[in-house]
Amino acid sequence: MSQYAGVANEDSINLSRSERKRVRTRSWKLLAALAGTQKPMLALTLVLVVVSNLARVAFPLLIAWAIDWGLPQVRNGNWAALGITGGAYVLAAITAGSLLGWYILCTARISQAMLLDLRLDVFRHTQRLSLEFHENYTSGRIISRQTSDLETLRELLDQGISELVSAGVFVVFTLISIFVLDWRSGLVVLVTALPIWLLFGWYQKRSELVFRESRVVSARVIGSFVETMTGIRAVKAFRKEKSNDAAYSQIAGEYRDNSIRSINLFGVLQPSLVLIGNLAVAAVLAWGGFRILDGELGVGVLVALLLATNRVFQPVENIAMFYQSLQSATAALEKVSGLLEEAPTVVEPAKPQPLEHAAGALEFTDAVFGYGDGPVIMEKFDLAIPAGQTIAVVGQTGAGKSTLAKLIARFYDLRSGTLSIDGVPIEQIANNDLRRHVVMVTQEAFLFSGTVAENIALGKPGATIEEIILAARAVGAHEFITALPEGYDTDVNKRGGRVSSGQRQLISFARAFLADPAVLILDEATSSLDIPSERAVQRGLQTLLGNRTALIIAHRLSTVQIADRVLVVHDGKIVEDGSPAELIGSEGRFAALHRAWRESLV
Ligand SMILES: Nc1ncnc2c1ncn2[C@@H]1O[C@H](COP(=O)(O)OP(=O)(O)OP(=O)(O)O)[C@@H](O)[C@H]1O
Repeated sequence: MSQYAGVANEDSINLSRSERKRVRTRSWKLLAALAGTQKPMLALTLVLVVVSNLARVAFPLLIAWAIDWGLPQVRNGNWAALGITGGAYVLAAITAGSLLGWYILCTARISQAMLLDLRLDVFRHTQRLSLEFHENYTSGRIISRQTSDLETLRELLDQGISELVSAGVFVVFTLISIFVLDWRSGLVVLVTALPIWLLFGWYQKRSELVFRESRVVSARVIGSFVETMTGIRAVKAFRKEKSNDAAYSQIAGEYRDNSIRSINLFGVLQPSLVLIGNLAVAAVLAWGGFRILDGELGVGVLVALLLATNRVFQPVENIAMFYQSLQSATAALEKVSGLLEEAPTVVEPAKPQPLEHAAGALEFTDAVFGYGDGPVIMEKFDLAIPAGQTIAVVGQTGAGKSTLAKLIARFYDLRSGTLSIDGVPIEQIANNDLRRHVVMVTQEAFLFSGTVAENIALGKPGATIEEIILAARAVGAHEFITALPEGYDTDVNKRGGRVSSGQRQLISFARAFLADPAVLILDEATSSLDIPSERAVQRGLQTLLGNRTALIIAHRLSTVQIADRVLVVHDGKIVEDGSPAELIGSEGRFAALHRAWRESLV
């Protein structure tokens, strides 16, 4: 893969020729794949656009007929010819109108179906990507891909493409009709194709850069907004409002400048097209007028020619408008297709080894780990954890405790060596089995929007309310939940449903208890709870641990004491390994940490 594959080149504006080609091909392929599911509808739409435009193109021809053939016969009292042309005109008008209406309905259905597919694809794909991707790609960017980029595409698909195709077909047909009426005038009109082509070329080259930049700057605007609002507590705590204002104004100003640049480009394109169109009409009129004087051209034909020439240039202006949205959407498609090109780094095995029941024995052998292409974080180590053992992992900040936990949850794969659960290498276990047997309770104890019961039930989809209550009782969460305004049905995002951090932890314990995994990983919250809450959480924790294998990133002395074994991690290495009593008795790091803890308690 190119070094620019996926989202790696997202912020580049000036791409090399080959890179531009690659990115463009990727974008069009995505659009083609989306359109591919709509083939029958597309075929119908094509028929509709061709027939309705044929009917529209007939108008000037019928007028020429009426003037040069129908009207002279009226003088002789014969109204039939005028009647026929008039009737044909009405028929053409009805056909053009109704088919155009049908065409618009069809294109709307196609574009909405394509957009829905793309929206779902982007969501599912982003969700499927490994944690490694999400830890590097900011949420602001993801939001901008899913919102402003898809919105730009929606604008094109909703109207742009149908108008673009319809206008294109209409221009070609009208041009043919001009040639049919008078090929010399046809040539005059055709000559304008050259400056128009040059004009579009000029616009395309410049607007491509401006629109690409627009996507990048728009993502930064959204990113800056999202970061400020999601970190609003820190913003207030550090009085960052002023500096955030300045930073946001700068980015929003860049976005404004970019929009002005794109409007300026369009401001050259559209008037130039109008000018060329008017000159062409004048040329056809002047030359046709002289030829009428010479008796070479009928008045009706000239009227029809003027009508047709005028109509050729009307959609050209529309085309310019939609070309602009096409350029903008292409830039968005570049970004979205880049995101979709990203592949998960942690992949599910094609042929997983079954792991129906797990005891929960873990074993690292010759394991080495580093994030992405970065430095080695965990140097080569072996670690065997028998089923049912409770391990407390302690160590300084940045030592590698969470990294160890993330490896067991398979958020990341080892760089080399193996990790097995009950003797089965972790990368050969199906995602479903892994999800069932290994559960991680994270520090933030995240609650999803919904009721308390729904949040607990996440541990076991389809769990009955009795099971949910049983789990809550087991970890000591039942009392506070029943005291909430609507008990288990309280919405955690609504007023009154807001729970404290200790209560959040208890809910997440209940969730994990219900899941009943063989291996439990627990990143203990660092925030200190008040003594009664701490006790409640501790009791809940003890029930939760039961006799499963547990790895706890411990921040509290009380937690370390309930562990069978303590691992001290330092600088990516396991430097001490033993029972709490053994380690306290020795003169190592844990003994020192323990002393400090004890002193802090007094
Ligand atoms: N996603 C990541 N990408 C690159 N490096 C990372 C990533 N996450 C952690 N690291 C690095 O890995 C090392 C170990 O981090 P880890 O989060 O495992 O430490 P920790 O012991 O859990 O610390 P803490 O107690 O502060 O949570 C650190 O040097 C950190 O900078």
